[in-house]
Amino acid sequence: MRLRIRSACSKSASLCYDMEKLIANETNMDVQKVGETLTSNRDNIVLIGMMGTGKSTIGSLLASELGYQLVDLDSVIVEEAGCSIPELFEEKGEAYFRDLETTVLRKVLQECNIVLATGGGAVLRNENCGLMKNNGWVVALSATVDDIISRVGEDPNRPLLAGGARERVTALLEERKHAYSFADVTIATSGKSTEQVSSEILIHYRG
Ligand SMILES: Nc1ncnc2c1ncn2[C@@H]1O[C@H](COP(=O)(O)OP(=O)(O)O)[C@@H](O)[C@H]1O
Ligand SMILES: O=C(O)C1=C[C@@H](OP(=O)(O)O)[C@@H](O)[C@H](O)C1
Ligand SMILES: [Mg+2]
Repeated sequence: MRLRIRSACSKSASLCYDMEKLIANETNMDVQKVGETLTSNRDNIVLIGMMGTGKSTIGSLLASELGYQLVDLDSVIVEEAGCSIPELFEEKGEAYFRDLETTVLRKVLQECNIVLATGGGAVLRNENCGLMKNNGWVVALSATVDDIISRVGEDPNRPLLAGGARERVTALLEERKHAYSFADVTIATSGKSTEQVSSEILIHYRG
């Protein structure tokens, strides 16, 4: 149902919302209830998960496979801010980064047929989770602590891991232990190649 509404609305999330309001009016239902009642919107795929679970890499594979546009939220943030993620954290602070993250998320989710690779902390605001859930099919990627560390532990582009990757990864995973559970599906990536992970997601998506 939602899929059909989205197609009919040709690429506009706000138009989609207007349609939902119309249905709410006609059926005397609360507009939020209408959104919830409609099935998950599969026009977009949204990847969530801790740093190093492979969101950006898998996002790129999925986008080429489906002919969708890849949107890497961090890359759009870097474009908007005109500086790198570590510079943003260093010069403006995490709160500034999080505000920009929400602004950019709101903007990019107006598109249809995108694969959106989010940053690991994009799920920390309820507002962001609502945006993702209402405008996409949400896939959570997971990985073991050891794999996360070996994949990104030494990467200077992950400012939140600076000064002791194992301690930082362990602490963040604990802080975020329930943060990714709103996903429509969760895929474990450890012991799998990126191609295997991508195929597994596509089986669920097309299923
Ligand atoms: N399933 C996987 N197996 C091995 N390495 C992986 C896997 N997924 C991602 N990687 C590697 O981990 C690193 C981080 O991946 P990335 O896509 O940037 O993660 P994220 O966007 O979730 O932080 C990259 O070097 C990538 O090649
Ligand atoms: O987990 C986080 O809070 C962050 C994850 C990063 O993205 P990746 O998950 O793509 O590494 C990036 O958004 C920023 O460094 C903060
Ligand atoms: Mg990434």
